[in-house]
Amino acid sequence: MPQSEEDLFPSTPGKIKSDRNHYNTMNRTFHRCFSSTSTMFLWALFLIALTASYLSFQSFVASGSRYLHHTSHNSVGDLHWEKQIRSSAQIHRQNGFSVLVTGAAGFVGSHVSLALKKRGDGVVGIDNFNDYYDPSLKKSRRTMLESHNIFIVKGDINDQRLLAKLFDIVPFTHVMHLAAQAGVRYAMENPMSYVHSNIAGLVTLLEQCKTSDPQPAIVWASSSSVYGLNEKVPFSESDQTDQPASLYAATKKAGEEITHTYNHIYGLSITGLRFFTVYGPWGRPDMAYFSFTKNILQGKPITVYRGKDRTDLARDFTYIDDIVKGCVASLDTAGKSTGSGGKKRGAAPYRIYNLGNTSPVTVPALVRILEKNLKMKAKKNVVEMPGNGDVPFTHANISLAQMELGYKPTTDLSTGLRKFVKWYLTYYGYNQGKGNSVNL
Ligand SMILES: O=C(O)[C@H]1O[C@H](OP(=O)(O)OP(=O)(O)OC[C@H]2O[C@@H](n3ccc(=O)[nH]c3=O)[C@H](O)[C@@H]2O)[C@H](O)[C@@H](O)[C@@H]1O
Repeated sequence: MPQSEEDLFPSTPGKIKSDRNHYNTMNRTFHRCFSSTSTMFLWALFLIALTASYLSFQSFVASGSRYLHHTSHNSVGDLHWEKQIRSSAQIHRQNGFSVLVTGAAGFVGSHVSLALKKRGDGVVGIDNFNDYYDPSLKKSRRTMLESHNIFIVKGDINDQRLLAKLFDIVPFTHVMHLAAQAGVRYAMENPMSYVHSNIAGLVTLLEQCKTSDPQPAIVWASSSSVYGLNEKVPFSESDQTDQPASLYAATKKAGEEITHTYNHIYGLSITGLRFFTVYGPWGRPDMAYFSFTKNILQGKPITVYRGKDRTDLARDFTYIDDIVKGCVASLDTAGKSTGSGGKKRGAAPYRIYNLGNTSPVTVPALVRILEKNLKMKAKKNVVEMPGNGDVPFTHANISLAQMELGYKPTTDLSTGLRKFVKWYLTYYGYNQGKGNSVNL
């Protein structure tokens, strides 16, 4: 047992002091040493504390600036920003929903947001306003939505902290997930943008939804392109969908599988909607009917693809108002998610529906309708369909959606294109001049 200080503090590890003098010398040395060590220790502590407070200050500034970055439109994260979100999310009908609409400045997103708002649901949008096509069209859609008190947060669905913040502010009952990298042929030019939005973005969103309490029910946009090289017509939900013809289609198919796992593991209520070539006012400029209209008006040639053996390509073009009805009906019939905080409590619905028109029209017929409406002749370049991800035709069987959602498309292509052309001319003018005075 150690008896004295001497025994307790050997000056050198492993060495035992033998005489008193030596002990005194050692003791002084020790005290000098100890006092300088303790000073150093205190200094070290001080420096650590200083570094820690500097780092935490930095991260505070970083996190603050993340949500307080100033855009021309709003200061993300500040009190005014939160107020706009809360006001936009306010429900004005009995048993109404609070819906987060992703891709709200997009074509389908803006229409669905408006329909929900008009019937009294709370709607908050999120959109990254990327430049896949002219962002000024997205901004005009935003302006139109703002006039109906719908607020769109500028941000990416890959921003996990932003999503968490939104769910903190609003306990969303539903998510209408329409943000995506669209377009079949562009996937060859920019494949990673599809992975970013349609895979990574989807997973980020699902991760947020799974941990939310309450968990929202999710309705999201899949695509008719998942049928790929399927030849059985019309396309039914039970048909094989394991032969996608484009990366775009593959990411949408992957989305169906990914959402299935979140349904299975976490009890998220999922409804996937396979949209068939949606068109209409406020549409997407990258789509054929839109770019054809622009070129015809400008006297520029259009390229019409043709399939093997000179067969015309055909699409089951579906008018936007019909799609909106299908989206809203999907939200209305979506069962609840069963989990919370990342824990499943029971089985939740997993549904997939075709939302098409059930009457395919060939691309040359589409051009003829446009010519009639524009009272101008198109300069056509007919070329063989390049191997760029296109499929020769699409044709939806909608009986499942009819039975379970009450979905019933009512607009044929002639009527729908007439409405589109009317909007186009009001918005852009005959000479492509920009007009912003259009209301939906
Ligand atoms: O239904 C769907 O799932 C998909 O519908 C459209 O894809 P797509 O049907 O290819 O629509 P368009 O790009 O408007 O093409 C329509 C038809 O016009 C043809 N086309 C397109 C462009 C062109 O310059 N010439 C031409 O003949 C295409 O080959 C196709 O047959 C959308 O762009 C996709 O985002 C969506 O997921």
